[in-house]
Amino acid sequence: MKLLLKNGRVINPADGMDAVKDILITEGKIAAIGEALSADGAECFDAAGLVVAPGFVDMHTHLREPGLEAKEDIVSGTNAAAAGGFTTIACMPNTKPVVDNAILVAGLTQRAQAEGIVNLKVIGALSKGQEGKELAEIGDMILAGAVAISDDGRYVDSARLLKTALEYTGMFGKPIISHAEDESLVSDGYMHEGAVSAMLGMKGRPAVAEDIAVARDILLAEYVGAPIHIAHVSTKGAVELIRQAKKRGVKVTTEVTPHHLSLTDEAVIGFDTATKVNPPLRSQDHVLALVEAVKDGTIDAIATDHAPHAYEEKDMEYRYAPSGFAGLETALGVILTALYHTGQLSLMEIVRLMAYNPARILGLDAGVIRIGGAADLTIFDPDLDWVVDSNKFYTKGKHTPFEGKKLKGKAVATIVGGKIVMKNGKVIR
Ligand SMILES: NC(=O)N[C@@H](CC(=O)O)C(=O)O
Repeated sequence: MKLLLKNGRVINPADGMDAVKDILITEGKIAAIGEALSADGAECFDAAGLVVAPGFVDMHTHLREPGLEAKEDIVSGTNAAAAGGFTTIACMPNTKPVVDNAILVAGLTQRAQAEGIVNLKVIGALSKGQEGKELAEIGDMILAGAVAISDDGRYVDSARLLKTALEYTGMFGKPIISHAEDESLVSDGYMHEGAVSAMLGMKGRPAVAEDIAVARDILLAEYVGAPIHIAHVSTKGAVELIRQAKKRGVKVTTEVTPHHLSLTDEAVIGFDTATKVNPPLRSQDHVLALVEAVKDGTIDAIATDHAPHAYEEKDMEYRYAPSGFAGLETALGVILTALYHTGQLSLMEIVRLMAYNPARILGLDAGVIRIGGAADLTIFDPDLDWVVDSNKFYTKGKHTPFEGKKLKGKAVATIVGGKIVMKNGKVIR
């Protein structure tokens, strides 16, 4: 099996390449990168006018399997990933049961190999049942292939538990991913606390809840000397704390979602439950600070926090609806529209944030285009105009705050291990 990508603009942060090239793929691996390549019997893909990037890595996906398959499963979730241009996703353990032991990590990995259309990496829970009381089998899960440890969806309230967990994960060099919102300040809130929540008469989740949580997490990671990754950072205070910590040499990394970079709490006016998410959509000052932090490198990665729910679960009063919405199929379009077409980020920077850096944080052999490496590639048209229509989503999660929005830029092909798994929006199994 040979595949020849002709005349694509290859953007590869690993070596800074940004040039029109051909790429030859044989037996699932990249065999050559050059000009005017030819190969007998190869299938040809005309990539002229398109960007060829290392396959995107989403380090924060809720795949919902096991146990919550009405929301999503490995087939629908990895289809959505392929449709969005992701070749690798890492799934969060807040499932039913919680992925908190080695058997579940191994089982999920095995099922993903049989049913997944993209590469799937598993994130194990930090505490048993994600209850924040007793440590989960962290070492066993890492030996079974877990790429990170997280109680995502919940904050680890006990500083002592997080300290012990950092001591374990530090020995393996794997990051803890923290959902940083102080529970006591957010437990009865539904949206960002500020002028809009006051106007709507809704209980808020204040930004300071995230700032406090991030400050504690950084101090513990610094004390133990182990890596911590702050999930879906959303406040100006938190990014400033991370910026300062990085200057001191703390092993802290962070990610931001496309929605936190492009929407404000004003989206909640109208009470559309598709805008309900944790952490909540913030006010404009926070959004501007996040964009600045992406530009100056304080924020390392863009991650979707793809959190699909069944339609009927989201179809209720704002306060009762679950938090989270689908993100895999809109992420690239939102980022290109909000940050590339406005002149704030270059394509090289976007590929670094969506492929190279998340792979480095998780320690994956991914996010780079290199001879001999796996042919995991994302081909996208940065100028393609399209309108978000959740009826066309592959995910089961049909709620998105971007419904009906016009976006510019989209993945047009996804290649995993040399196989085209998505072309022109159609997933190929
Ligand atoms: N991000 C979300 O709004 N939802 C997440 C969990 C969570 O982080 O609260 C989910 O699993 O649904």
